[in-house]
Amino acid sequence: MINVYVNDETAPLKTVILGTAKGIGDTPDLDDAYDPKSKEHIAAGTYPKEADMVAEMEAFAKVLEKHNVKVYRPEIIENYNQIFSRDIGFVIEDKFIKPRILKDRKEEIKGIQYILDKINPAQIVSVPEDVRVEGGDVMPWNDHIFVGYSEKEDFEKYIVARTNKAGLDFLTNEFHNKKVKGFQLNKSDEVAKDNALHLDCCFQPIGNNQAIIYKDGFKFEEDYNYLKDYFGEENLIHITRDEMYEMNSNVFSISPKVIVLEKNFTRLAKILEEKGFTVELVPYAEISKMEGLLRCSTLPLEREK
Ligand SMILES: NC(=O)NCCC[C@H](N)C(=O)O
Repeated sequence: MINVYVNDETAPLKTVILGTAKGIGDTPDLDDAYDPKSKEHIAAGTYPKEADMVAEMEAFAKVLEKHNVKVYRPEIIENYNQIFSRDIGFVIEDKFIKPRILKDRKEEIKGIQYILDKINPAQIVSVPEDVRVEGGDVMPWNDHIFVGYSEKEDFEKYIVARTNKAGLDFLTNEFHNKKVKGFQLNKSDEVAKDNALHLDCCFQPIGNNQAIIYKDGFKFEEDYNYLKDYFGEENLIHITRDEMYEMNSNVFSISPKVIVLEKNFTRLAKILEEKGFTVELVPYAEISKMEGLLRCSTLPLEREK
């Protein structure tokens, strides 16, 4: 059996699913892309190659294993993108939530079914039919669950809007003991620098009481202010529009002290080291071309209580 428990973003990690680039196949057609950064790279002829992405993910897996994390990988589905495991399921407290996600990605769950079969079925919750929610939008943080979502108008307008109001309501009803706080995000299907695809593309708590944040990822200033008041201005690390585009908020915490960064995030690495974090660097620039990074490609199953 696999134990599941996650109550925050940073407690020492015991078990994780890390996606896979194996079998991803050739560059997709422009019409089949579902985020603006992938579209940009398909159009420019710079879409990443399978072998390069596999190498990047192996480097990440090695770092996780070095820190004694048990790493599960999905079973390979040929010609399918299975890199971003984060979005296809998530754990809050001792529940594994099976969400409804973008239809272009609905096969991905089959790759991790063999892992789900090892979890106590009483701890697996499937969401109701009208709910749409992806794990990149969901962050348990102690007494809170932070959720990126879109109200009806944006949800119906954008392919990059992945969590709806019903998703937010579902989490509110399911976790009565938590304050479930929704944030609407700025979306664009065409301009990656104007698009916060998921909450973890513009915000992420780190350490015990700090967070990385891109203010303009939030549709409403009051939502940004909520987080500023919650964490305290001095505990926020602000990133620029270009750093958001390079996915600087999508780092990954192995513990409150140890954090994995893309190797080109030099400004962020320096800030974190000065704050006393141990920074692990991995090459992930090719994967970044698909508008996802380190947090996006992990699905933590168990963190320490
Ligand atoms: N949590 C995340 O932000 N996941 C990244 C998913 C990227 C993928 N290209 C998508 O559009 O679904």
